[in-house]
Amino acid sequence: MSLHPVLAAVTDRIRSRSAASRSLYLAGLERARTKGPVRQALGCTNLAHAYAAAPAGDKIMLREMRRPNLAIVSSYNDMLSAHQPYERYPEILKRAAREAGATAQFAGGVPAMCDGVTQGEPGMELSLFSRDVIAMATAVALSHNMFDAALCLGICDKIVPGLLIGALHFGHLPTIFVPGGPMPSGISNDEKARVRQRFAKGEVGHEALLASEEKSYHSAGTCTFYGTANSNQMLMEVMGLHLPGAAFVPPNTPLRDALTAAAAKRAAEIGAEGAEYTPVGRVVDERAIANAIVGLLATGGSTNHTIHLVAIARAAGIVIDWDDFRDLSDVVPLLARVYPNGRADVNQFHAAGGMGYVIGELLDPGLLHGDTLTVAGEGGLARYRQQPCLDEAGRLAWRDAPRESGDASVLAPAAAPFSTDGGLKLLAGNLGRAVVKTSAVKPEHRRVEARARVFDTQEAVMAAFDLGELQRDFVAVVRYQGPRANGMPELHKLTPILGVLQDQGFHVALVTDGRMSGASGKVPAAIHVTPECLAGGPLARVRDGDLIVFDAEHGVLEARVDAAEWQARRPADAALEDARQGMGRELFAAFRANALGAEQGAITFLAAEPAAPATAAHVAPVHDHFAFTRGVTA
Ligand SMILES: O=C(O)[C@H](O)[C@@H](O)[C@H](O)[C@H](O)COP(=O)(O)O
Ligand code: SF4
Repeated sequence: MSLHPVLAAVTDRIRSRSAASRSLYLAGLERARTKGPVRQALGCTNLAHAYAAAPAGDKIMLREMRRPNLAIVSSYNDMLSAHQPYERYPEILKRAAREAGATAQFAGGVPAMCDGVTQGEPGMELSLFSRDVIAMATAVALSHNMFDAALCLGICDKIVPGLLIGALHFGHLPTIFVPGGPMPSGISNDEKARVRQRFAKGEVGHEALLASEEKSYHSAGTCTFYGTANSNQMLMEVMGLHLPGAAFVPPNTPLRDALTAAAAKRAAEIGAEGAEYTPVGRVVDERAIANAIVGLLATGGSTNHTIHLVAIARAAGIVIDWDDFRDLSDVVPLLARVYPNGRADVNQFHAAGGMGYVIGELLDPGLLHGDTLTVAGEGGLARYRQQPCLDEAGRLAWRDAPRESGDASVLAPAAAPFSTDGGLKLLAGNLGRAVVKTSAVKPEHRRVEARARVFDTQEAVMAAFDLGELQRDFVAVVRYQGPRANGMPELHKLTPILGVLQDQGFHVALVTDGRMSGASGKVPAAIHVTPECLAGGPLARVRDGDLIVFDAEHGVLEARVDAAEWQARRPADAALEDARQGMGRELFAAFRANALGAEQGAITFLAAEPAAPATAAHVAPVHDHFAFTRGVTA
């Protein structure tokens, strides 16, 4: 099947926009490539330090310089239910590496924040920046330069983007992401949301709310809504960075353990000295990035990826912007209805055919590049139409995913999709550029024209709600929530109260330079407004009572204010004094000062860019990721 013309055109546009930065990136990758094991570039003292604590058998292997050594980079901690299963992984991976005649060392840990724990709390103001901390921590782990491939253990929101950004700065290394899988389904996400709205109305108390939440989040594994974590899992499949179909197999099961071991064995096969060399910097190319955007749109994935995918692409020398998302959204059908875009959860998505079905439905009409390089080896993306299973001897095998949806309310064919366009929309106008997740918003709520009510914090919105001041049509403008202001927190605590008002028949919407959770739904929210208020963004000029037009059908976001008055207005002062102290926020001043805009990936480690017109895609100076290898002998 030939490629869809819009996918071909957008990919070509990305390729030409990225030509200079991508060729510099690939030149560095080739320079970093070594003939034998990478560790041969180290001196005797470095080597002795590196394997001093290794078990005797591994030490011999490491010293002999003949077989690959794998880096385990893990985000294990007990705070994220999704990452708790990683506690057992290093031993599984090391054993599998030895069985493959290789070695594996735990190269380093990376931090992982649970956005569910920090949601609505000061810690959420570190969340976005934790992505770049994770990227830096990944680089610290890999900079031991002992490794021929990397195994990245991460699932949730900022962790997969951070690990991948870090790994791409070692683009010469093959990298396989090793997932954990979703927790068993608890109460439905709809039921969870219903109890929250009843709590917001004062109909139930803390005890009932806590009991409901504990029935939703009840054991190890990823939360079962389709938020940023599970969007990450989808991306790792569609980008070919998982073993095929690994994303949504449940944790702590024989099949999961077999997949984990197989990831180590596969990593040992795809190093530079082998015949199947698969460097991550070549897996993540313009086609894989375009495929990632398509996968996000077709499944109604998290709005956070309109930021993270930009940053991931940048790390591979590839420049994308929200026009790419907009143009693909016009032609990519919505094939999945998973909460908040529907009632099902990811376990039901997986049971209905999951990623194998979705990738097949997108490959057939040419809505995905099929000729991509993946960690699975030959066969390109078609390999990801398969699902893993255990054969009668308990060995790992793969079978074709169903060609028919196992549940028409959860998965739809491309020929008869839930919507003919993708789940994300770009809005533009005199307030800047913003994104909105339309797949989670009913059509009758996608256009709101109402008076602005301006707030400096989400707490102020909740206080106004509790005082009964919001019982009307209005657009909540929550300003100074961008990366440079306070780290661009998710304002997901607003979902229940705005949902109550919407259910009462009021036409409400949210406009902010902050973020929402990937799990936010139902209420129309224009988020990530770029440029942010603190970077001169016009959102800071909105006043109470201004007429706001929020039109997700036609991509319009504007304040209907007399032009002369609009120009004459000064931006409101930022009330940020308490948003930068306490809970460690004072440690992130450099991140806030350096952060690029949301449309530029909110990257904090590139040289600060002069404020450019919102419509131009910043092309931050391309640094040479591989300069460190200059001294390495080939
Ligand atoms: O982007 C995301 O997917 C969210 O950050 C998610 O990871 C976060 O944990 C939500 O806040 C949980 O959803 P609830 O708060 O609705 O449980
Ligand atoms: S999905 Fe969100 S709430 Fe669940 S473990 Fe991951 S970060 Fe925490």
